Amino acid sequence: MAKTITFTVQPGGSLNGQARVPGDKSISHRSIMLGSLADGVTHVKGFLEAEDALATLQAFKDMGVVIEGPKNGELTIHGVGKHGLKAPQKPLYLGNSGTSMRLLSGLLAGQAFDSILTGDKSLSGRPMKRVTDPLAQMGAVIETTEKGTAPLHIKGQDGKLKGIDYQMPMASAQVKSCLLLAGMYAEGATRVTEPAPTRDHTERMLSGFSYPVEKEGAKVTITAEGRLTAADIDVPSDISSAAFFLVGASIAPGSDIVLNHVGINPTRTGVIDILRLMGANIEILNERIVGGEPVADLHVKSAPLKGIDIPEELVPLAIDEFPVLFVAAACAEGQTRLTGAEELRVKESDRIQVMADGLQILGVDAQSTPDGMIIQGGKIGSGSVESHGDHRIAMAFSIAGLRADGKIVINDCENVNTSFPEFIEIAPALGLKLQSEQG
Ligand SMILES: O=C(O)C1=C[C@@H](OP(=O)(O)O)[C@@H](O)[C@H](O)C1
Ligand SMILES: C=C(OP(=O)(O)O)C(=O)O
Repeated sequence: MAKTITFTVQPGGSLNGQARVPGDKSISHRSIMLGSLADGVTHVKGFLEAEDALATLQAFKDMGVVIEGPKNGELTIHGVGKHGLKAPQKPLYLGNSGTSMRLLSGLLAGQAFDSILTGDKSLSGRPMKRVTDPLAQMGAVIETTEKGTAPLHIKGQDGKLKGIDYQMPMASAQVKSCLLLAGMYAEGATRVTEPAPTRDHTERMLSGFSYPVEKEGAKVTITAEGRLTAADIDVPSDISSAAFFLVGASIAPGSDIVLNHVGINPTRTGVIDILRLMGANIEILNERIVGGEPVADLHVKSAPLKGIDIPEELVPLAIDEFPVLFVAAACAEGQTRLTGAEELRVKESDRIQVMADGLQILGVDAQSTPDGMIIQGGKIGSGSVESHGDHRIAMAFSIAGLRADGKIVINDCENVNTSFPEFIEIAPALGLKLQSEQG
């Protein structure tokens, strides 16, 4: 039997002190992928030692890449070059990680070998046609289930992919990155245009590895004419993990925290913009560039929040932060309305429905809509809520405890280990009255 983890949060308290949350998940995945395909040895610092990033790491080990570590967030990747991966002897198991599966599908489509990508129950239910359709246009041969889900059976099309000009129907960094990685093996140019800006870590890291990639407005272009040269990577702290404490310190009276070394890439800072529009007191200190990514220390003090209509252009820039932003909205004065966020329904869980259900159990007036949520701020009660195995839901409801009027129990929290295993230590150290129990 798989172990289950239950979180219990006693009400009240405030957050105080300093913390450095673990490394950025998106950048950690990409460091393994590009480091493995590079010529030479790549050293990575600040790597996220959590299940999702470790699934990517294991997949590349399964394709013959020698990777030392991780030890204290440090890795040494002995790159095998763009054409140096070996056929895996078994299906590549990617656990809960959408990023691993979608990026790998592009990377593996043009290899000289076949591969199979599998995942857990949640990942096996997530839509993959968004990558397999455009990849098929490039000449990729990938079989999915009838529903367009994993397992993905990829027949490597060595030398046979062709570049396409693709207008993405949704704002997705995973789709964009998948096609750019496939484009490294395609004849002619691969051009991807996004409907709204999404995280650009792939583009930045390709440039950091001296691989030519051109950006012109919303369009990114890549060709097979290039090679990756090993480069050292310093992974900043994950703003998506920091977000729990940005909200926690904002809503809990008497809070005053500093979060160190947080990645503030402008394609990721929607959570800061949204919280500031709600009245949060967040200062960005010591801005600097680390390994091609902007980094800063974030100083947050509690402040009264007010409800807002969340500007739709901020949605892709805060896409993983909505579970905890809904908690901020529940503590704000007045109504908060989110629209244009239907992508939340196809994450590790249906994050609109699951948050609406849980907030209602806690006595909050939260109404789901097809593409968002309407929340009337007020009191948070107590009760037992389900995280549906979704790490961000589990951590968001934990933060709600800071303003609840009774105990909150959160079931099914083991997947916090996919992105932020240290949450159960860092959150109590800052002042959250959280206990984790294994059953
Ligand atoms: O490219 C990435 O690293 C990610 C992109 C986003 O997904 P979508 O591309 O599906 O929006 C995000 O939700 C995910 O956590 C990580
Ligand atoms: C959506 C997420 O990740 P992925 O798509 O990689 O599973 C997330 O971490 O919130």
